[in-house]
Amino acid sequence: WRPRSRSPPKYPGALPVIGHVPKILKNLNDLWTYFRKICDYMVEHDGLISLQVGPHSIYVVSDPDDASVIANTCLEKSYHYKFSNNFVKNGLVTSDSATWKVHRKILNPAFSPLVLNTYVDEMNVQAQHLVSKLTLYAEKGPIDVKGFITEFVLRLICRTSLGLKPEDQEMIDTDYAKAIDEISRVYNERGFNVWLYPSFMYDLSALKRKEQELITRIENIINPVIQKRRSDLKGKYITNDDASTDSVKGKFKPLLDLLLHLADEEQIFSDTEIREHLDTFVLAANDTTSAVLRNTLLMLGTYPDVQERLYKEVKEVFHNEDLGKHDLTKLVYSEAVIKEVLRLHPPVPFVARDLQSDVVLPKYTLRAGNTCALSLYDLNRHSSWGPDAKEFNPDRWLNPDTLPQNPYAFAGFSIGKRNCIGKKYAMMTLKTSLAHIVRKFHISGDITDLKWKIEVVLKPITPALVTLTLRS
Ligand code: HEM
Repeated sequence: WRPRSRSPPKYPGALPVIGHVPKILKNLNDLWTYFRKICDYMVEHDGLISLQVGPHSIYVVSDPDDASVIANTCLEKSYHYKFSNNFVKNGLVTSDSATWKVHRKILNPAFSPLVLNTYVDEMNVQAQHLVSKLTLYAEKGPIDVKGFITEFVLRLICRTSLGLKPEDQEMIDTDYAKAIDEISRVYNERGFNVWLYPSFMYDLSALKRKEQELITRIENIINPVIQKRRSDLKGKYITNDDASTDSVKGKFKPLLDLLLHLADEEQIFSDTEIREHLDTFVLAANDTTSAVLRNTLLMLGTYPDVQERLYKEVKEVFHNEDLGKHDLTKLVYSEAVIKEVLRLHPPVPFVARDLQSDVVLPKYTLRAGNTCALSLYDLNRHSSWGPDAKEFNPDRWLNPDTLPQNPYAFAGFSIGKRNCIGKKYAMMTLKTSLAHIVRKFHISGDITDLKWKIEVVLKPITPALVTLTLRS
């Protein structure tokens, strides 16, 4: 007869006042295994539980219906995202919800299919470069593909964002790419070192000095690039309407042109914001796209029959030196394979929101002032995917009847309003590179050999070893 509590169940083991803090600290060395235990408990309890960190609750959600409400109503990112405020404050990933609403609307057209199609030639160029590098290691036993793939993704995103001449490009491919890689490690390190959460502790640390040094280095590279492009363009900017008109082979208009147009003609972005958006795109594209390409190669090694089917499709579609934009749409099975890899191994397993007001869900009420983590990893394995939810089955993507009714159950690119703006760009990059690689090599490898650790993205702690054999 007592009214049922509207608070979600609490994960066992919380101590009075401090809650789960001691458990989290004890498991810092292997947080991924600890988080898996928490999430397994969550799945057994209708996909919503809470953790207690001092006076603060962290709700963890994997029910697609609840997650869709949270993802569309709570647009403020959690405290952790603010760690990178010195660097990319108003970039889309980290910006506060008011800034985000304005900027996202302005930037959406830069990721329309018409604009993205102009990048296909550059995607081919970079995929060929990757294949030629990998060829040097073919027939030579297992290699760790991580470095090759990261270089490919960074070169491509830097080129399509900045659009430099080849002679200036070298500095971006090396110095800038390296600094971006290093600064993402700084934020990972702070994110998983609770002692460095309070600003006064962080400000005294060597990590803060390193962050400052990297920010200065990146600004010194990017700011002159922005200024040079501005003077080269001399007012001839790209606009949202004509973004797609220039589709001469090999030519494309980089994102920077659109940002400069918005800054100079429409006074929308400051120079700092232009840099923050560019750096955000590179940061957000790098680890994620690299992880999916690496995982896909390993999955193809683990499932040779899937690899042969994919190879057959590539052979049927891919006749010339380059893939055309129409060829990409014909790679239907390849797309199914990539989505299935992304479903089972999402590089970003959690995203987190700050609850600015109470969220009333059918069963529970989440209280304002707390944090909500959406477990993208568990959404992707939700029971609505069917009894084979945890199995690798690309065929499920070929028949809409075998997909969950709730589209929010596929969360590889996050869900709701703050989902990934670069998802089409990423899919095109992945399809192009995969087709080039599979056309050239037979791949052996085993994803089940990998051990994982969680940073902002899920990373293997063991090398991602792949053996490449040249196809005749
Ligand atoms: C397979 C590759 C990718 C995956 C798995 C991925 C995944 C995600 C996820 C999970 C989020 C939500 C992050 C959060 O809320 O914390 C996100 C947001 C974002 N991604 Fe991606 N991403 C990929 C590629 C890219 C690429 C290539 C770009 C840029 C060209 C990009 C740019 C962004 C941006 C700017 C956001 C913030 C969007 C917003 O809040 O409006 N991503 N991505």
